[in-house]
Amino acid sequence: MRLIAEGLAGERGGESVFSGIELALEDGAACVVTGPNGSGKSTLLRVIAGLLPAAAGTVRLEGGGEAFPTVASASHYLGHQNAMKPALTVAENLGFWRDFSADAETKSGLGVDQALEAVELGRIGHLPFGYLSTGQRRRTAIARLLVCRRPVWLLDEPTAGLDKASERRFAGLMGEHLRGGGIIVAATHLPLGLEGTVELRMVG
Ligand SMILES: Nc1ncnc2c1ncn2[C@@H]1O[C@H](COP(=O)(O)OP(=O)(O)OP(=O)(O)O)[C@@H](O)[C@H]1O
Repeated sequence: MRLIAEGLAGERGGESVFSGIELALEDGAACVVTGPNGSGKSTLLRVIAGLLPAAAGTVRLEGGGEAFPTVASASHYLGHQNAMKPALTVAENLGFWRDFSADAETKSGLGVDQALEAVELGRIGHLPFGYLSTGQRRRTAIARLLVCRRPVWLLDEPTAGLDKASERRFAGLMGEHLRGGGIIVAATHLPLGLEGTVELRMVG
């Protein structure tokens, strides 16, 4: 599988934010997007995910087969927001995402309980998401990546609010994803604890 961006440009409110982005990421590759506030890291991830149209250029996935014909179908997008309903329990939220996203055998990921164990939240699956601390909320959002198999992880500041132990655990989960042939594009101001990453520096 290859995630390829060619001559990619993004704009916001009619203003150019970036242009001329070239990327070619194979199975097991990770790209860390860095740069100052407002330089376009989030915009780039949203363009790759298909949530914003590209102002120019293309982004495509090669080798995704029938299961993952497009970048959008192959991607998990973890934005600044955690995409959970505060009144539902942690387990109900993840159950929703599992049912919603894992629509075929090839895409099914971990069960909800296993995913919660993987982020060490096994004991609080019964709590409403709205009761959780900032770091626990982020860990729940990370567990969403595990309940449905998608080869491309697009991560926007994924470790914001995590303590050191959670950062290490998440680095382990990202490492497993890459070893399994996944691809990661992550915007971050913080080291992610991954080795052998490509850096894409946005200039602003
Ligand atoms: N809806 C919008 N309308 C107009 N301008 C916008 C809109 N959303 C974002 N912008 C602008 O686009 C630029 C890029 O924003 P973006 O969020 O992609 O930056 P970033 O590199 O992710 O920043 P940070 O490090 O602060 O998260 C900024 O100048 C921002 O003000």
